[in-house]
Amino acid sequence: MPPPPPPLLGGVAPAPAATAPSFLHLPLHTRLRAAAPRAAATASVRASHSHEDDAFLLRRAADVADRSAGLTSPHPNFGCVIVRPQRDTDSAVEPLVVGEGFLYAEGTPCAELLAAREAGEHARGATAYLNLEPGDCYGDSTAVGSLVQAGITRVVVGLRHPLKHLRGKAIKALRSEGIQVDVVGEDLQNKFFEEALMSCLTVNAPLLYRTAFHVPFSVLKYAMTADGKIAASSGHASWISGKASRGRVFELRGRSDAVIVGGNTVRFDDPRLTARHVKGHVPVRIVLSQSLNLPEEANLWNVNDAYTIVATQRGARRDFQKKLAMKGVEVVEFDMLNPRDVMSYCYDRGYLSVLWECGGTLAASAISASVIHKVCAFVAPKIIGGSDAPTPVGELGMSQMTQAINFIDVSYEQIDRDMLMSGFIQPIPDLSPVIPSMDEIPSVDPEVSPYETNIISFYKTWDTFGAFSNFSPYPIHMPDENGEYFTWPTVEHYYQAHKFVGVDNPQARTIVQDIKLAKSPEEAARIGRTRQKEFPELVRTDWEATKVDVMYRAIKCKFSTYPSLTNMLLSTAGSVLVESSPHDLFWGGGREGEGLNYLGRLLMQLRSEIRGTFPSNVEERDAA
Ligand SMILES: NC(=O)C1=CN([C@@H]2O[C@H](COP(=O)(O)OP(=O)(O)OC[C@H]3O[C@@H](n4cnc5c(N)ncnc54)[C@H](OP(=O)(O)O)[C@@H]3O)[C@@H](O)[C@H]2O)C=CC1
Ligand SMILES: Nc1c(N[C@@H]2O[C@H](COP(=O)(O)O)[C@@H](O)[C@H]2O)[nH]c(=O)[nH]c1=O
Repeated sequence: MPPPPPPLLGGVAPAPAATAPSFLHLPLHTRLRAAAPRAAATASVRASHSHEDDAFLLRRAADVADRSAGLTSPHPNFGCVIVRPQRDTDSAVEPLVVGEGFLYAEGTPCAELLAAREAGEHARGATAYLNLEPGDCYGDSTAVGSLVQAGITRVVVGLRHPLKHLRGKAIKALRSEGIQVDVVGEDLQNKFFEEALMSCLTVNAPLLYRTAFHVPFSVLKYAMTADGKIAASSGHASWISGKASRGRVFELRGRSDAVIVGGNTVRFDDPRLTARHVKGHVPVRIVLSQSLNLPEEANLWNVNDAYTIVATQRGARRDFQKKLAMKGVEVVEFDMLNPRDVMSYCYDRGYLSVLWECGGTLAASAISASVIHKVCAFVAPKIIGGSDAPTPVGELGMSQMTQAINFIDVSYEQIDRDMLMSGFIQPIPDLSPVIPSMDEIPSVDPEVSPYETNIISFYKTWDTFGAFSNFSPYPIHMPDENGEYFTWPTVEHYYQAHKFVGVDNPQARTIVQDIKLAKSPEEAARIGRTRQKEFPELVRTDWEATKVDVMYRAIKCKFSTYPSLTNMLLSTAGSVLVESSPHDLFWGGGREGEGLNYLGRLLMQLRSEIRGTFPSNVEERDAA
């Protein structure tokens, strides 16, 4: 059971029930974990909202936002929940929802305005929870204005807006009005927010994928028997899954901008691909056919049901193309018909999300082209057998089980007699700060955004930008422990040795010597790290305070010594540089962006300094 929502204030009409259940977006672990600790938390006395309440209410905002999934395109799904603390009979302070709203569709009032209207006077001094930073633009500041006018004093934001030109804008505007804005991952960091953030990410997954990959969010959906067949050997497939599952498919269609099938599916199934039985959004139907050897009469050619596009190879059956056009079907020719180009085309048409309902042949092509992000597999408790019976995904060229694509955030749901297994095969591109944060920007590189999607990662020296690694073989001529110039084989040698430089202890001096003579940067790092652990008393006392400066000096020397490196660094202008070390969470960006990425920051800072967009002089820099 999901946790009960906080009560709505008496007299305030509850928001309409969700038209589509949000479980489709919530991975199993999210739902299960959220259920347990809630009761205990509400019993405790809190003067202000606890992290747990914040996280819970943010998830609620994401759920509210999900009510219009499929309808808001090309806009994201926005939800707003306004909450104020209320003292209950035991004098415990409980959060009370006083208003909720979501963007219903393009051109309708924004979530913040609706929630503020519902809350009325109760909004004064209250907190607003937003799954996504408002996207006020082109002189329209309704969202921010509604919160300000309503008297909201605190706003909790799940995600910054993924679009670059809007990112941070509303947050800044709210802050400039004196409103406290807490952004998850920046101002709010706590394990409770992991799930809330996931809800905020999933509800707007289409926009996030679209923004990051320049293709619409693509879900591959299929129904298969327990023995893994999507049709009998004859090609007959009606029906594998039960009625309830097929009803769910209508919902999935209703959340999508387009539904795609291959030519064979049209020939075998004569599908309709409509979101019938679900009121609301009707997706465009797209057929991919190279041969254009398609039936003269087909349900898909009835454009009264829904719009149909046939994507084909340039020059294919022009006579048939004309016949389709006469029926109102749009034919789009591609020089080379393939899933990626079709997805780029759909991107250009503004689609946010696409549902692939094709057979295994096209599904394999789409997976190979990396355009599928999520899979929804309906499994029916049936066996059809048949060695020639089609399976959901054709040839992917994999021969070892270790090559298998693992689902991320898998969820399982029983639908009548069937089971729906879903999971992502490409992680949701999380636009959490890739360091530096907004406030740090002026002191790192004013030319990059903290949420830049254009990221250049480097780690191993053989990577394209591997020369940025401190292990890369670029000797630097820098003073040693005696102040005499020494040729350090790598930046790593210099950096590790400086942990012990200046320490008045013979053992520390020996360590410095050992590092200077280390045969490789790996060895230098090993000596430096192990000695630091074994003999913390030998590490200079100011190390934590000076290590960033030490590193900066070393990389500055490295890049100014080698013009090819300077050029390489300058060629990355505008991109965020991330040392993608999964282990080093200070210098590296971590496995999932959890690291501080200080090496990346320093490189960006150096780049900015070389480009003249950043003061090289420390005093000048501090004054900036
Ligand atoms: N249970 C289920 O969920 C589903 C079952 N099915 C069943 O699957 C069977 C059909 O499967 P399948 O043959 O794999 O059909 P597909 O839907 O995968 O269609 C394959 C066709 O797609 C077209 N195509 C265009 N571009 C490409 C490309 N780059 N790569 C691959 N194909 C491309 C070609 O059409 P053309 O030949 O016209 O050029 C090709 O023959 C049927 O029996 C159907 O009933 C189908 C969908 C879902
Ligand atoms: N056979 C099969 C599915 N097949 C998919 O549904 C399409 C038919 O859609 P429509 O004509 O709108 O009902 C068909 O072409 C294929 O893409 N789907 C399922 O959920 N369960 C099933 O058992």
